[in-house]
Amino acid sequence: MTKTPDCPAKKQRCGGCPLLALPYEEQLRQKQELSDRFLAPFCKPAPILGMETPFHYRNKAIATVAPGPGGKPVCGIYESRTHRVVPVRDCLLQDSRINEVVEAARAAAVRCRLSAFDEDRGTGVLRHFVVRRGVHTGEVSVTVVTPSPFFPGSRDFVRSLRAACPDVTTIVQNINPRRTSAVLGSAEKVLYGKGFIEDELCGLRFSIAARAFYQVNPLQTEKLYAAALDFAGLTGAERVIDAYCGIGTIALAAAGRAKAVLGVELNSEAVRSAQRNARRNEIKNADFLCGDAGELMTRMAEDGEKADLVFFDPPREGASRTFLEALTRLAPPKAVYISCNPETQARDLEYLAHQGYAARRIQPVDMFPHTRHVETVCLLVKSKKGL
Ligand SMILES: C[S@@+](CC[C@H](N)C(=O)[O-])C[C@H]1O[C@@H](n2cnc3c(N)ncnc32)[C@H](O)[C@@H]1O
Repeated sequence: MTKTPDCPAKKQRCGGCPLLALPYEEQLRQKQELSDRFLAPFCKPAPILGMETPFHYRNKAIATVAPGPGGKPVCGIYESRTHRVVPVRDCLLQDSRINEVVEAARAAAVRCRLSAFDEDRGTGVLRHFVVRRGVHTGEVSVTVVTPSPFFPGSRDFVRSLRAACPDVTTIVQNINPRRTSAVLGSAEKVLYGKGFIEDELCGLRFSIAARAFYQVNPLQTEKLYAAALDFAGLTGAERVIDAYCGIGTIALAAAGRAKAVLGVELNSEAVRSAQRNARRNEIKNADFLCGDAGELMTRMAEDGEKADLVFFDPPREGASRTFLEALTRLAPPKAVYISCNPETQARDLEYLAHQGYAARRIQPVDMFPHTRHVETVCLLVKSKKGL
């Protein structure tokens, strides 16, 4: 049985890992049950793929900065369902080096006399530190979220943080004036380095822009993608679409087994990363387009274009109705649906079942130990009568 180390923030009710008190085997049992409850009506899910050592797996931390004792900034995670920041130093989910970099960023802020953003008064400079680490390259990016472009002392902060952590290869200021739960705003300024870090996944090299989506658990991501590629059963002759493609990880992992791959993604920065990643890995048969996946695929269907297989990996809300309609119009013989929410996946599978797509295999993967979330991959095959 996996022994759970003691969490230093446990007593302060940090909302980061609600299942930590449960033995890991019990967590897996509950996630299997959750996957079965929503997805078994379509196809019985295979046994969930868990982690051998389910700690320190996260390659990304979002540390909220708040005024602490004496007005000095503290860094932590919101208490469950509140806006109270629980100071967290040695998070059991985050990569240990990330924990050190968050603390170093906080210490640099104190040295540079930077103030934490006060939510009630709307004053102060630092809202969040978002820290990402490429586990294979060791490169670290720090994104400093501020409520306005005003960042006095930013040069001192960069110098101080770089002196403490030479592995921080890029520092970005992100400006988020909105009073919502969204961490990042849309404007950005690179304060140091290239504005992105690199990492390796599935034997390929990826550059990851500060605002682009990148799976947070690299070990389990390789298992997830292996299941998706296994389900796809590509032979080298197929035209493949990777919808909701992020920085192109699935598309590029599939490119060597397909004739051509097309990635579609809404976030323009992620699309630029995906294009850079194709060049970086000398992959010539991959193309990436920026736009709404549903709208782009609708246009493809109207133009009479064809796809042999569509991977789709939408956000938690699931695929849009426009996307599902476009998929059924494009009518690929197979699709592979990757989801982080079995409830919305079940809703979409129900719709697709009526359009002639049967779920043939489902693989749950535990991407987020100690949280309630589960990821599932589903193979869909179009029945002959629906063609
Ligand atoms: C769960 S992530 C998956 C990314 C990628 N497949 C991966 O494994 O890293 C979902 C992605 O969908 C993108 N997205 C959200 N809405 C979209 C839309 N309507 N059309 C295209 N992409 C969208 C997000 O920006 C994000 O990159």
